[in-house]
Amino acid sequence: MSKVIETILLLTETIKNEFNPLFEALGLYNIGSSQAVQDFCTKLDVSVHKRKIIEAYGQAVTGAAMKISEKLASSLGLNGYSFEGWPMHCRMNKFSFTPETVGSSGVRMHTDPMFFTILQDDENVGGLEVMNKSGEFVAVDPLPGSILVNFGDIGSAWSNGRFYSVKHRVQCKEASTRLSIASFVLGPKEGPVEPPPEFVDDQHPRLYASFTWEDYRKLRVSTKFRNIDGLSDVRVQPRNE
Ligand SMILES: O=C(O)CCC(=O)C(=O)O
Ligand SMILES: [Fe+2]
Repeated sequence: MSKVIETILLLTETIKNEFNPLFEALGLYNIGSSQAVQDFCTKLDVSVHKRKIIEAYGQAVTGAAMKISEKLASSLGLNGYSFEGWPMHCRMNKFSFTPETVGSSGVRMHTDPMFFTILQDDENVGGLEVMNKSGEFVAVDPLPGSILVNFGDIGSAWSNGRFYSVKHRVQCKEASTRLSIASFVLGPKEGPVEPPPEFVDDQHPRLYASFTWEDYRKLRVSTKFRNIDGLSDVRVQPRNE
């Protein structure tokens, strides 16, 4: 078990999920900030050694997110586009699967509301499934030493539909504890989520109305993440599929 996972296992305290008592999570807003990490650790009475591990993880994942963002923008022809001021939120997930829960859902099908997610999945216990274009779920088996990056709704809106917000879920495959760390690049802290002008023309009209990350977050929270296609509420062009 890696040091990070071990630390998170020790840290994970119960925040019961109203839908699924098998799922517990801890959230750390702004994981790239040393102050935020220290505040989080103080609340949980974390040792100095583990604070260092979490802080190093926060720095590393924030650095990776910035590199990935830059590469995404340049892959779409935007050079020097800045994602400064797009905060990150980290969620540490723990699933306490039992023999009785095998075959049931650990996390229901959803899209992530944010720009994109860097997921460090459990190295041994599978369960993540992503939906392909035919609507079938495909298992993403554990691959130690790897991370998985998926787009969320803000990614789809910002790129004017070039990036696809993938539906996914976690299924209970075996009676075991499963841990994962999802680090989300949210959206612009200030101002609306809007595609750069380069992504909009006669062939590519605006798909979504302007909205702020905070408004969208509130929308998804108010529907308790039940609206799988949350973006349909801000869509201005009919879906072209
Ligand atoms: O644990 C996983 O593999 C995925 C968790 C997830 O989808 C999420 O935290 O949004
Ligand atoms: Fe997710």
